[in-house]
Amino acid sequence: MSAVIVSGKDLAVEKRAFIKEKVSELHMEKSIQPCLAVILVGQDPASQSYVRAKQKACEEAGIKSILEEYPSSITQEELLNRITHFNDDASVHGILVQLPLPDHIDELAVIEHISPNKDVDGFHPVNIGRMMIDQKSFLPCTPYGIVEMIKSLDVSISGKHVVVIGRSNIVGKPVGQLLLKEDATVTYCHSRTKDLASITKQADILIAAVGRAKIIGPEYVKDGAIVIDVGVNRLETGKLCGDVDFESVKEKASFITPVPGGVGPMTITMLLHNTLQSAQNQASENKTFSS
Ligand SMILES: Nc1nc2c(c(=O)[nH]1)N[C@@H](CN(C=O)c1ccc(C(=O)N[C@@H](CCC(=O)O)C(=O)O)cc1)CN2
Repeated sequence: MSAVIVSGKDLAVEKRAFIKEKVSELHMEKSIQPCLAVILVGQDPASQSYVRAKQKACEEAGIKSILEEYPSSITQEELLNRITHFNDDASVHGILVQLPLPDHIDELAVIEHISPNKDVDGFHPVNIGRMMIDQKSFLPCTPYGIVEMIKSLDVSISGKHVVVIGRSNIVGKPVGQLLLKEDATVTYCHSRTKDLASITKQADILIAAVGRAKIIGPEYVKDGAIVIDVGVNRLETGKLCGDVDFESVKEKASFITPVPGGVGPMTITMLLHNTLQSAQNQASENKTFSS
């Protein structure tokens, strides 16, 4: 039997409509328009396209967005100064620096410079730390989107064996943590894992965040597993594909996310959600998650 294809695109449409309503309520009731500042460094075509998609999504939801673009020659100090500027601007609720950054810039120093209260990417160590101890925080958008996609299926996460392939700070590590919070049993695999298939075949929910086109074939998947594909790989033909060999794995899985149209649109949706949340935090008496 072929798997149900889980459309992140459809779920994103639904969630973005809800966010748009809440943005409009905030505007009407408190005269606050959520605002996201985006900093893009360099000319990477993929980053440019993700930033364009974020801006379009903001516009459609009624969220204001500000884009600042810099050449890859920008110094770290200049970049930190721009972040200070947005940290100090009360009309800006979210700040995002598109990753990756050029090699001469220390990514962690940049992320740490963003006020945790405006870190709508959820990458700041304060937000990551709060997430680890189940305190309210901005959750990283891709992992958050994945959890929302799984929750949209009529299946319980509690007690399920989740296997995450990949241990990046922005996807692999946090998605395991968020699913642990949902009472899943979580195993992490990575490039040094021995006999990967013997572990991934135990997964009720398999999350592939490897970054290599179609590397996960049916031999890695248990019958009836839920397969979430985080990869966005561009083939020489120009076509996009995930880390999972979709055509063969869909014959084995119960649910599978496509690429494009799966996790990607949910990443941007959760960014809108976090930006709205930040503006709502400012509007309420306790201005931050931590106060
Ligand atoms: N500051 C950040 N940088 C990066 C993040 C992030 O969350 N914050 N994540 C990725 C890139 N990313 C968002 O920035 C992102 C990647 C993919 C998609 C997406 O919608 N993909 C589409 C296909 C798009 C295409 O046609 O190229 C899909 O999967 O359907 C959205 C956002 C690294 N950097």
